[in-house]
Amino acid sequence: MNANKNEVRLHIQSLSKCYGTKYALNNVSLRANAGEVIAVLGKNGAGKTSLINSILGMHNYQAESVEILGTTFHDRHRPTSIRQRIGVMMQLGTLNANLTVAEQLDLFCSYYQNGATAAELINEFELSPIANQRFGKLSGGQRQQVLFAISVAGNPSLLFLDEPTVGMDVEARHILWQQIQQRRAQGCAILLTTHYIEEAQRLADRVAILRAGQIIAEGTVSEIIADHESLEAAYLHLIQEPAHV
Ligand SMILES: Nc1ncnc2c1ncn2[C@@H]1O[C@H](COP(=O)(O)OP(=O)(O)OP(=O)(O)O)[C@@H](O)[C@H]1O
Repeated sequence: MNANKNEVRLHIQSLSKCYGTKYALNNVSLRANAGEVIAVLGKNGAGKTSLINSILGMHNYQAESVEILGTTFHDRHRPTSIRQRIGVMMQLGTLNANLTVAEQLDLFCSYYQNGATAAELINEFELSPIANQRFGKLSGGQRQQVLFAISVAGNPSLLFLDEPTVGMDVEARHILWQQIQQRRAQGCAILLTTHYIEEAQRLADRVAILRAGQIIAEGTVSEIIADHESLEAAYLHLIQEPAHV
């Protein structure tokens, strides 16, 4: 995949999402270029999953503009031509627990015109030991590995990873980090949500911190750290709610 690092793959401006009368996202703006990992950090309920779901058009939202892979969207419909170029790894996959790993991969690979084959994914992600196991019988970490393989089945130009390493042991987490870095090196733009500060520090070109639906800080890891002693210290400081006078 050839990619120009100045190529904007995702650009949202002033995106808001309400559930009933409650704002889950309030005027969120974000950009991701080719070959860039953006980590979105925030407490439980800060709005991270709502952000991904809004970008994917999985529910209604309001926005000044949403540009995905060079196309500006005025409603939540995302045509097949765009969906073919997007990969998604959500927190809880709604995968059929009775299908084997190989069958799952086959199914997802069949959705993509220019994607990988199941055999290629099994080989790339070293899934042969579990290829014939039913998805429902896998450990949490193994499921995450399969969900990641599925998310890149279409060789996406834009990849959304919602807490991709939850439940993984240290070794599996490091392997997944390498795989994310490889995709970035190939030019994929990646939006990653995580509760693991170390993950953001290792992977992210830029970090955005969401607090109660608003981006309260955005920049490179060193910009966010600024005069704090670590990214964790900066994060803990930033997510404090302002004192009400
Ligand atoms: N379908 C829904 N209906 C009503 N409220 C919702 C719905 N989905 C999310 N919310 C609310 O919107 C807010 C943001 O939720 P969201 O799941 O986007 O947060 P998050 O940052 O992904 O959280 P976590 O880290 O726990 O996954 C929360 O207050 C949540 O309760």
